[in-house]
Amino acid sequence: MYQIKTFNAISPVGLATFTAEYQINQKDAQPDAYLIRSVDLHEHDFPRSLKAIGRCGAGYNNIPLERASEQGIAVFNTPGGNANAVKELVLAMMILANRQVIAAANWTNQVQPGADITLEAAKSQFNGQELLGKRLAVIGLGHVGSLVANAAVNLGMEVIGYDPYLSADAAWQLSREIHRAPSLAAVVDQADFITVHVPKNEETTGMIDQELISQFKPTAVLLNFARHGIVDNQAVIDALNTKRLRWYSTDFSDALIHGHPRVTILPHLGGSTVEAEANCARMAAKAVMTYLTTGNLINSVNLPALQTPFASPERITLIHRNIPNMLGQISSLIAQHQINIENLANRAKADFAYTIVDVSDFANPDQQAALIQELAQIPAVSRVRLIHQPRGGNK
Ligand SMILES: NC(=O)C1=CN([C@@H]2O[C@H](COP(=O)(O)OP(=O)(O)OC[C@H]3O[C@@H](n4cnc5c(N)ncnc54)[C@H](O)[C@@H]3O)[C@@H](O)[C@H]2O)C=CC1
Ligand SMILES: O=C(O)CCC(=O)C(=O)O
Repeated sequence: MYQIKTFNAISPVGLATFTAEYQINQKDAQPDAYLIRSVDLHEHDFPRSLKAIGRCGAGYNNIPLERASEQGIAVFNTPGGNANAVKELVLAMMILANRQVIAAANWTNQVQPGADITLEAAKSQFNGQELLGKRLAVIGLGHVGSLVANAAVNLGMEVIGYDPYLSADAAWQLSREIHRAPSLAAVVDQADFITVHVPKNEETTGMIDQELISQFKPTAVLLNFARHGIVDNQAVIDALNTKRLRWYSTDFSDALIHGHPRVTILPHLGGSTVEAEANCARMAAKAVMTYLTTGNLINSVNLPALQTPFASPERITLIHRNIPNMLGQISSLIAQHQINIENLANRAKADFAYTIVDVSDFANPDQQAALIQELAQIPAVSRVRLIHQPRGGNK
């Protein structure tokens, strides 16, 4: 029985994905895996039993990836699982900003009951603009950014995108009508709306700063449904107060922007739809189950993608540093036990690597335990697992 620990409320549809071999609870002190949403794990101590973390969502800046790899924990996310939910909210926020919807509804609520609210003199203060023909800059054209960009093209907007790391797969998803900008300065130039959809990391923290905002049209609307800290909120407030920015819509609050009349703040709602939460929980549950039962890695963010069919009754998997002679040390220890390697697969991702060795001729459980212990003692190895071929065979 595998133990799965949850921290946040996880969609019941996703939890139902787990088969009878998995027990889900919030307290287990010896969990095999965590299933989480946005809980911040940077100050959290991982128990030695923990082998996997399934992040039900796209962003994983709440997880200390380097430490997870060092402690032999595979981390998974759910690429694209909530992208449509974010797209729909971003489109809604562009319309809300352009049509003064929130201000108008608030005004209607506070007039005398029965007053004629359709009087031109009163309602003209809420005159809006249309999206049709306006220019949208999309920074980051991955799962969310590409959906926003394509939807905006379909709404008749002129769309320009910036993504220096655009994958071939992501490029295939983009409408041909989307122009590609060579730089951040070029993408924001003359844009009526600027929306960011990049992961938060060292490079993107503060990427929308005072200098970039000074290049916006003063009538521009900025949207940040990616992460707090990608936009410099002090620069936003300065620009709003000096009429160099019209509106800021975001999913992330702080004391600087809280309560500003031209800022709309939502409580991190981008991925909060029934459908997105179910998609993400299902994807994370599947990735975690696959890893626990076969050792295959799908959608890992700290380890390489690696999937091989079971070639023998037993499989040894190792998470280790990406340094010379690891495979030599691993295979010579296996050979010393007179165990035969049926298949060996290895792949690296940055400083860490993952090795799958399918073996046969294991004499007995004592021999298995001795080999696993010796492999675990190789200094750069952070986790060794022995996995028996799942019932149902060669997966
Ligand atoms: N508000 C919410 O509830 C949600 C927020 N998010 C946030 O949005 C981010 C993006 O989500 P996805 O599109 O699903 O991720 P993704 O990984 O599919 O796309 C990110 C894109 O950003 C690009 N990128 C990376 N660094 C860049 C840079 N310096 N300049 C320009 N482009 C850059 C990448 O090449 C990639 O195409 C997530 O990392 C997460 O932080 C995602 C889902 C829900
Ligand atoms: O609703 C959530 O769990 C957060 C979604 C999110 O921010 C993400 O997927 O990156």
